[in-house]
Amino acid sequence: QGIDWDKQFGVEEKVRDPKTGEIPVDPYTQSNANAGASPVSGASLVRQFGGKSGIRRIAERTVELSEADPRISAIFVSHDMVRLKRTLFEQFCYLLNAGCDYTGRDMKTTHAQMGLRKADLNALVENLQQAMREQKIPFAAQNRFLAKLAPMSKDVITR
Ligand code: HEM
Repeated sequence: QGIDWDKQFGVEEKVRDPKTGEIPVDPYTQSNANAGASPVSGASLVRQFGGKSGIRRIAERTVELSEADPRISAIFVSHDMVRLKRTLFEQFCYLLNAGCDYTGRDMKTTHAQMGLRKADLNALVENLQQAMREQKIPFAAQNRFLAKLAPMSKDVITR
């Protein structure tokens, strides 16, 4: 009676920021180096991706497709999809040289505890490809972007 069990067990409730709708994360150093690669040069890819708004649609759609994808949906449960949509957009925008800074965490730390396998990555990449197809991104441009992301697989896959 009258015992605050959360307090007894040191459980801290994480409340979404009323402004951003995101769940706060532990402090880390923000840097574009966390994005995992350097941006492409030139403006041709940004143009082909439909600028920032096109890139945002692709990032958000990739997250939505993955949340609904029975192969990998369980991995996303209990993670903050509001934050992921924002940070994934920032990362894509930064890498495509569309004028964003990436403020998220680095790829290795972020995915370290998820136990991701190659099959999980393949599923995510397929969802990204579908998102890009839906936005009618030219195939060669899709592949240039995927080539930017590919080397990150070594930081993401842990088993
Ligand atoms: C090259 C491949 C990948 C890239 C570029 C990537 C990118 C990102 C980025 C930018 C974040 C946000 C980091 C932050 O919150 O500060 C993130 C988080 C996350 N990623 Fe990935 N990711 C990749 C692969 C995957 C795969 C294969 C899965 C699962 C199928 C996955 C699941 C997640 C989840 C659940 C989070 C949320 C983490 C959290 O809230 O703690 N990612 N990823």
